[in-house]
Amino acid sequence: MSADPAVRPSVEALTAFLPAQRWFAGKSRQWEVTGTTTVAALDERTTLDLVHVRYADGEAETYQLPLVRRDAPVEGLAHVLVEEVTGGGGTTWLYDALHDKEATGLWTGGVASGRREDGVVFHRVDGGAEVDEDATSIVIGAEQSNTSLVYGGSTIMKVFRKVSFGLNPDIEIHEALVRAGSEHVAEILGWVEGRWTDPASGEAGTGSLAMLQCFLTTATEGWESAKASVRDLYAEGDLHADEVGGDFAGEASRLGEATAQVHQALRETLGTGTLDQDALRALAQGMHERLRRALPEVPGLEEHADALAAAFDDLAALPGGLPVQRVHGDFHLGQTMRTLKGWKLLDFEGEPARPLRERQAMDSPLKDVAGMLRSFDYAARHLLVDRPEPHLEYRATEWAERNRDAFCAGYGEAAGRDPREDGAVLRAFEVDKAVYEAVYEARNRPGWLRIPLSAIERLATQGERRS
Ligand SMILES: Nc1ncnc2c1ncn2[C@@H]1O[C@H](COP(=O)(O)OP(=O)(O)O)[C@@H](O)[C@H]1O
Ligand SMILES: O=P(O)(O)O[C@H]1O[C@H](CO)[C@@H](O[C@H]2O[C@H](CO)[C@@H](O)[C@H](O)[C@H]2O)[C@H](O)[C@H]1O
Repeated sequence: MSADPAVRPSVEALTAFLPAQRWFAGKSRQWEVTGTTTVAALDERTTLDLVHVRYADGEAETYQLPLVRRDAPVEGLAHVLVEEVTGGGGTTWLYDALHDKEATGLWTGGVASGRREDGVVFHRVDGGAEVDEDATSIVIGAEQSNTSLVYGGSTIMKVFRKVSFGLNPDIEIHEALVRAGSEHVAEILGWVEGRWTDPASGEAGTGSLAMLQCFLTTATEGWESAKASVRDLYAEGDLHADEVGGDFAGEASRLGEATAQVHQALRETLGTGTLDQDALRALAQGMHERLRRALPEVPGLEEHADALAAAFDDLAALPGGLPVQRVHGDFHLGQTMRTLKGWKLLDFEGEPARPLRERQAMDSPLKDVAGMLRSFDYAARHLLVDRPEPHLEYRATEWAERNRDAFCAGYGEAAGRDPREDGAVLRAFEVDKAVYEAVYEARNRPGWLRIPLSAIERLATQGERRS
């Protein structure tokens, strides 16, 4: 028999399915599924669905889970089986549709034809490259906040998992940078927008569901290249970071330069602003608030809380006039790719845990610089997570400092001002990021928690020494 589009997953099945997904951010919290919404049917067996979740503290979130209905089990999809539903004279196997190669052409086909109907619009960027509708997809990036599919090596589609009303900044910023002719992002081909009603607020609106881009060939992720460099250093017991073949400092400097150029293009296309004294205090207050909320979630933060808070007070006390603009918002080595044509920046969505309103706001470009500085620290130390070795900890610090310096120098050359000249601002953003990371790791990768925690200890001690 053919699959029945009316077959929907039960709350029990979704409650079991969500925590097994990397993209579900609620794993470490108390939560319940409050309902589902079908945004649109893409064909007789494939639907765009949303799952609504409420946390014990009252916060609500919506996750996208497109579903495909099959009338027999599909080989290779057991890991994304949402439910096997029996009733009405047959059994339907409900899968996460993004993993079903027979279903995913509906998204590329939709963008290619500019499909529009009740509940969903597939936007195509004018004058953009062709979308290959016949290419089959594979899902990449198991360790990500969203789900990305590569179609035949030419197109990549990112399906946003946590969705909210409004245009996702990843789409907005890519579109603006491509229009401005920036060399440092992949071309955007189109996006998918849905309309739904939020059961928690009763509000109806539209929100971004997916984005299609050209796939960057000949590209290596910045995180992978940095890790290779660190492995090289660890393997050479007697050599320093500047003496090993895999030295990364040249690349770190070029990445700094590319970042400054992207910031410049964002200023030119999406404007600038200035935070006055009150706004600066509000910025610092947000950092205090995030620290306060992190304390009960991350044991080990409390003992440094005062020293960390002092970094936010220093920011609040600066004479007013902090320049702001649209920024990346969650910048780290995993958001960069080195291609034959230089560095490309990816994923302008901002920190997935922050509300969309905050992620759309202007911020200091030093927030991105601080994010990348934290990432050099992660790259240097992640190999030591399972086997702390004091002599390698020393090498890790050396590698991180060398590449942090090179990044800042490259950025400074292109921007005309070295970020290290704005030490108090940079430090406040670095502390704020490390606190964010501590919460992120506690929720998603508890084994990695010691990376941000050891940075927090260092940042707190440096602060105490200065006062
Ligand atoms: N245009 C692209 N070309 C090639 N690979 C890409 C492209 N965009 C993203 N990727 C790859 O997909 C991964 C996930 O993309 P990203 O936008 O960072 O998603 P997420 O929000 O889930 O972290 C990246 O780390 C990168 O390896
Ligand atoms: O890439 P995402 O938008 O999913 O960002 C989230 O996940 C990142 C991890 O994949 C996380 O980044 C942290 O870990 C990285 C190494 O895996 C490291 O390079 C980053 O510096 C560190 O912040 C990111 O914070 C989170 O928002």
